[in-house]
Amino acid sequence: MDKGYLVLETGDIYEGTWIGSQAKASGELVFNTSMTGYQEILTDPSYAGQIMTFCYPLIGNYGVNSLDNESAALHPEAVIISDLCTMPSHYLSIKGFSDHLESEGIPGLCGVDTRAIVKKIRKQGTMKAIISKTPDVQFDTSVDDSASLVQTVSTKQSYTIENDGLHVVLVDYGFKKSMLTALTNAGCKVTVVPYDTTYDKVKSLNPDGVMFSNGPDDPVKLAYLFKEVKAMTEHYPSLGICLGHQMIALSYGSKTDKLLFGHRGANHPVKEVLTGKVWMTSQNHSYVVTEDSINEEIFTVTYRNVNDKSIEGLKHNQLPIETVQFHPEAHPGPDDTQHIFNRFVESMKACKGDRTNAITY
Ligand SMILES: NC(=O)CC[C@H](N)C(=O)O
Repeated sequence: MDKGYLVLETGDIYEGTWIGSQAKASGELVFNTSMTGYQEILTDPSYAGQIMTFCYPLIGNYGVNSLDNESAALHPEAVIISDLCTMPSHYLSIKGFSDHLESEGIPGLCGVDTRAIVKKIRKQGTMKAIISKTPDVQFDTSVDDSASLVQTVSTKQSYTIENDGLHVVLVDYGFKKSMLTALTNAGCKVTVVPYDTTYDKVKSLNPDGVMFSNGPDDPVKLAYLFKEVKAMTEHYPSLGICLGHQMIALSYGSKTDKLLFGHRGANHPVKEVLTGKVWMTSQNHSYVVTEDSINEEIFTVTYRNVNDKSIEGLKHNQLPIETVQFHPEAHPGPDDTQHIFNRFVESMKACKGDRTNAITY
């Protein structure tokens, strides 16, 4: 097998063995600490534009199955792993990891010193990187990346999943299938709409509530949508998850900042401020809502990350709006916070007919 190189913006070079598709790739180098769930991670649209370094040393051991995809495509630009398992063993496995990368057009490197890469990123932050068959590469500084990658992963057309229960509009910034499943399992009819859908359009759909999904990239690139997001949340019970949380906070005047290396993993503890309970959560984000930008007359902080104390959730003080930075839909990771979807459903039920009955968390 060919050799390949991961070249960092800092000039550091890591050697490995080439796997998957043959094309050179570039992206923002990040890492994920989950011990399992590589298939869900690769199909999470929030990873668009990134090169994923898996911290867990053995990848591919249970193969790839037909059930665990979080979307129809693989989203990272490339993957970096330590040991590749070439003899997967699982009764549901239909493909090996490397074949999967190849058939989906994603290149990767295995046999790489991933611990060294993670130590580097933890110190110097996430950064641009290239994987290539030669170590002599040039970073293209002329690329215009002002347009959000949300445009590339969001649906182009609205569509509806029929059900007997409450009607939820899901604003698709690149949603994970498990979010949709959480709603349909609760009996909801769901209309998935493109990321740039206006309040007027949502109103014409007459929903009981609006959910704002996860998605890639810097939320500030979507500043032209804040007015619409705010209008939707002012009129319907709303739940924002990850990018959705950031979009709602920004639309009410809060600010976001980029973490040095982000939170990506399946065991991030968050503390619920009201009860003092600690929940284990699945996380995948670079950006956080900043502490001093919260207007306490509008929002209350509901959850905080136990490790770095960053804001992990907000509730509006008057309206039925809840937002979480972590992933209650899990996949990969624990589903300990699934009750957040139930709370959203309860709040929609309470609002039906009379918004003054709205439950706020
Ligand atoms: N999973 C997400 O929705 C991520 C949100 C945003 N792209 C971030 O990195 O912070």
